[in-house]
Amino acid sequence: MSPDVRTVAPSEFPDWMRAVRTGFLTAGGLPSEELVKDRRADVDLSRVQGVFDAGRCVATYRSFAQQLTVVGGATVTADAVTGVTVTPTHRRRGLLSRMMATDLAAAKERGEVVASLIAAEYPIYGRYGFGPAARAAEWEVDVRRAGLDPRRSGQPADGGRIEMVDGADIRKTGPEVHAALAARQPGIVSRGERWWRTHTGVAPRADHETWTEPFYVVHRAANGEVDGLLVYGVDDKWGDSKQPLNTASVRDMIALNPAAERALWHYLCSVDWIATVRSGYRAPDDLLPLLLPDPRAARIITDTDWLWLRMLDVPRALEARTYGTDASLVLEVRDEAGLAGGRFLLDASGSGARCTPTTRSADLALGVGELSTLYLGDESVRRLVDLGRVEELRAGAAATADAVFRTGRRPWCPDVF
Ligand SMILES: CC(=O)SCCNC(=O)CCNC(=O)[C@H](O)C(C)(C)COP(=O)(O)OP(=O)(O)OC[C@H]1O[C@@H](n2cnc3c(N)ncnc32)[C@H](O)[C@@H]1OP(=O)(O)O
Repeated sequence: MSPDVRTVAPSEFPDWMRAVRTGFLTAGGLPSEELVKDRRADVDLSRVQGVFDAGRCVATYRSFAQQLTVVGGATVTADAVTGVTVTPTHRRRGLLSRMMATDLAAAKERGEVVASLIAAEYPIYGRYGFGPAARAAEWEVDVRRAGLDPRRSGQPADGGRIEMVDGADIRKTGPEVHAALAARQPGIVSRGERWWRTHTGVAPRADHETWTEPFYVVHRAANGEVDGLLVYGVDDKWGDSKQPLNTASVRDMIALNPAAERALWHYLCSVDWIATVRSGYRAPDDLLPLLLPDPRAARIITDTDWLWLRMLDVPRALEARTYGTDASLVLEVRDEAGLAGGRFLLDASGSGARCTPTTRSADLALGVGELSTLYLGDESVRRLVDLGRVEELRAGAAATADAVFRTGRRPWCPDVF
C-alpha cells in the first residue's frame, strides 16, 4: 500500500530535514540539534508535508506565505513552495503530485492569489499549472576590458558616497532598503528576518556549508539616505608573474535608483586586484553591461527561467497589477486542476483593472500556466500564439494583449527560496 501524505509532527521534523538533505544531495545524516531548532522556529508545521515509510521520511514539501510584488508596485500573497523532495527509492510513484494537490487546494482555501517557486528542473512544474514568470541573468565582467578609467576612485562623482559597513549594519538597514525595492520592482519576494541572519552569517549552518564573511558596502545619496547595498566575496588568485587575478562575486545587490546602481557597479569594477566581477543573478535587462564603456566586457554566463508562478485566483491576481494601456480582453483560462479556470473579462488600465467572470465570447484561450507566465509582463503573447500555446480567437487580440500586459522594464526575483 502506498504511504500517506500528511503533515509532520514536531518530533519528526529532524527526520524531515534529513530527507530534504537526501533529496537535494547536500549531505546524508541528521542535521545538528542547533540547526533543527533554528529552522523549526521559522517553520509553520501545518504547512509542512511529509511521507513516511517504514519509519523513515521519504518525501518532503513545505509552503509559506510570501509577499510578491506585481506590476505597479502592489503585493499579492503567494503560496511559496519549497523543500520539495522525494527520496530516490520512492520517486515516480506520484508522491510529488499528491503533495502538490494537497498544498494548492489548501492555498486556494486560504485565499492565496498565486503559488510561487524556483524550479530545480524545468520539466517538473508545468504539469501543475505553473509557468516561468521572471528570468535571471548572470554576467562575468572582464574588468580590464571594460574601458573604465583606471585613475578613477571607487567613489561616485555626483555627491553620492560608498561606505564600507558590517553585517550588523546590513541586518539593520537591509530590510528597509529591500522594502523600498519591493515597492517598485515586480518579481521581488519578501525576505524574513532569518534571510538577513543567514546571509550575514549569523544563522546556524549545516556542517557541510562553509562561510567566509563577505564585504558589505552601502551607497548613500547626496542627501545622506542609504539607497543601495552591495554584498560581495572575493577569491584569492594570482597569475604566474604575480599579477592579481581576483574574482569578486556579488551575493546581494540592491539599488533603488540608476545613480546608486551605476555607483555600486563602478565601485566594484574599480577595486584594485579585482580582474573579474561576477554579477550574481540579476534581471535580464540589468543596467550593468551598458554602464560599462565597453559592454562586451560583460559576458552572460547564466540566462535562465527563475521565478515560476501559478495563479490560484485569476480576478484577484489580474486586479492587483497595472497595465500598459486601456483595453478590454476576454480570457478563456483552462485549469485542469479546477482551481482557477473560467472565462474572465479584464478591463485594464494604467492605474489598475476590473476582472470579472463573463459569458462574452473569448478573445484569447490559454492555460493557467501561460497566463501565469504572462502575469509579470516578461513574455510576449504573440510568441506564445506562435508556439501554439495561446489561441488567438479574435484577430488582433494578441497585439492588444501585448500592449496591455508587457512592461518597459522586466521583472526580477533575486532570491532562491
Ligand atoms: C520548489 C523546489 O523545491 S524545486 C526542487 C525539486 N526537487 C528536486 O529536484 C530534488 C530531486 N528530485 C526529486 O526529489 C523528485 O524527483 C521530484 C520531487 C522532482 C519528483 O517527485 P516524484 O514523486 O518522483 O514525482 P511524481 O511521481 O509525482 O511525478 C509526477 C510527474 O512528473 C514527472 N516528473 C517528476 N519529476 C520529474 C523530473 N525531474 N523531470 C521530468 N519529469 C518529472 C513524472 O514523470 C510524472 O509524470 P507523469 O505524470 O507523466 O507520469
